Amino acid sequence: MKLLSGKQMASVDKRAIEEYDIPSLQLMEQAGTQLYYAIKDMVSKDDRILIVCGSGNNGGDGYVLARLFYGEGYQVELLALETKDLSEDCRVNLDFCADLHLDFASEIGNHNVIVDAIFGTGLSRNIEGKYKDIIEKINTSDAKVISVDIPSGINSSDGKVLGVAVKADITLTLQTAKIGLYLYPGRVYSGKISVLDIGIPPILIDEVNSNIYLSDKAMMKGLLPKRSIHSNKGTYGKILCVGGSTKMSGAISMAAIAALRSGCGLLTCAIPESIRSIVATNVLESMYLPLPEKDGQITKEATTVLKEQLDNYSCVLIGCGIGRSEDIVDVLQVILDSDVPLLIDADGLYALKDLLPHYKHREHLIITPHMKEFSRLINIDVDKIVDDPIKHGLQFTAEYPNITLVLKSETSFVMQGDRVYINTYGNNGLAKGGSGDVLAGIISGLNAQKQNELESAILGMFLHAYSADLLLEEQTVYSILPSDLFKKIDVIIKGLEGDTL
Ligand SMILES: NC(=O)C1=CN([C@@H]2O[C@H](COP(=O)(O)OP(=O)(O)OC[C@H]3O[C@@H](n4cnc5c(N)ncnc54)[C@H](OP(=O)(O)O)[C@@H]3O)[C@@H](O)[C@H]2O)[C@@H](O)CC1
Ligand SMILES: [K+]
Repeated sequence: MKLLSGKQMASVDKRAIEEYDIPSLQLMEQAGTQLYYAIKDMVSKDDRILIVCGSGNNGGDGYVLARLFYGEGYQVELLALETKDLSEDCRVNLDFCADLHLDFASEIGNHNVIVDAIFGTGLSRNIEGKYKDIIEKINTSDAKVISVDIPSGINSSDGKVLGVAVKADITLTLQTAKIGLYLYPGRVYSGKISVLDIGIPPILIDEVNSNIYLSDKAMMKGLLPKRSIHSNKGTYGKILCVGGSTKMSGAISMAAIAALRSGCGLLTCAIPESIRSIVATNVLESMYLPLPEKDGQITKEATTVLKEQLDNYSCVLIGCGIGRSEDIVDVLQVILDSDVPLLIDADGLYALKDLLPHYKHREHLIITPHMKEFSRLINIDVDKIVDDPIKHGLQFTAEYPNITLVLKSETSFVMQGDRVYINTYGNNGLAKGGSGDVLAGIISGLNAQKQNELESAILGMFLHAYSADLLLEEQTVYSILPSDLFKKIDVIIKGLEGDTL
């Protein structure tokens, strides 16, 4: 799903009115109606509903909603924060409610459902005074809080809080989701997000010049690499996993299993000879390319054998558990000098730091840093990246247009060129050593099946994160192990194949 900023949404709104002759009042009526149907399923006639309305069209949506609840006999009250200087359509709908003698409250009382229709995409500055007071009261009440379009106080373009913001349990966003709902801290304030279709022609959204997308389930359906009856193990790619050290033999094992679980046909682990028996016990399906080692880590003498072998593979994964000795830079360089599709993860990114500027035009390259690794790679303070990951990610992908960047965090991003895909699946059960190795294995396993880098990264990120969400049905965020994710990859692939996800 394409994500829009508030300004982009306002321009869509304008085009719907001017070019498609949809009256603005009709759009508001449609918004209120869809809100009514969505909220009706969450409340009963015993609930005491308060709808808090601001002065713009977000408030107008609230007035339409109030009228519909009133008409159906629900206990609904309005809190009108402004009665002068209203937008035209807000004025019409407030007057309508007044004419019907709906109940107006002066403050939050014993209401157990509060609808926040204070500010939407028109929020233009820091919230102060009476608006701040009411938002703080909403946040301390025990009521279920439902925000219309976006929690009031969240900037729809970047997810920042403008002074104070409503903490919603549910956000019902109109026509298409706004970027700010999915970026921190907006994501935390938005609760569960649903999108309501209010009848704006979809082509108007398609035509918006936005390259920011939500990696949602609908997007994943077409991304599974195709399988055919007429095939063999060679059909589904050969991957070479270069990594491992005596201190970290599990990382390469988990990455290897993940690559195999995502459908890759043949796998070879290129690892220090001394950990071969450990990895072999864990990954029964692997072949081996034992590499020279010193102090338990691969040495640069490995470059000779790697150079000879690289042409045999459809993807190389380097980095999982490989360690940080200087020799790893030579090993990485040999692989970068070849044409083989390559994913660089973990300590491989450490080795990449000084090599990177020399490979501006290296094709078929995926890197999977977390925020700190990315900070080191691009020499920018990690706090600045956390504050605006999209800006810094896009600056990087503009400079390195062939690299697919997978930027890992609570909300993760896949970026390539000017495109951004935001992943909001996953949970803090993934905050455990080994989780990144599994992700790197899944993505490179998909890439080995001749799937392009961007699609491999988008689908791989989803398989990884959504597996963690499925695990929560039977486990807790405390107990999830990265190796548990394998159980669910299969369930998700089955769901994608059968269209049942
Ligand atoms: N897009 C669509 O397709 C459709 C959109 N619809 C709905 O419209 C919403 C957007 O409506 P909107 O543009 O009228 O803006 P909205 O958020 O209601 O508030 C603007 C008002 O707040 C004021 N104000 C701003 N910041 C302030 C502050 N810090 N403190 C105090 N005041 C502040 C601002 O004043 P001003 O900045 O002009 O001084 C203005 O008066 C959208 O989210 C959706 O719910 C649907 O009805 C139908 C189709
Ligand atoms: K709102």
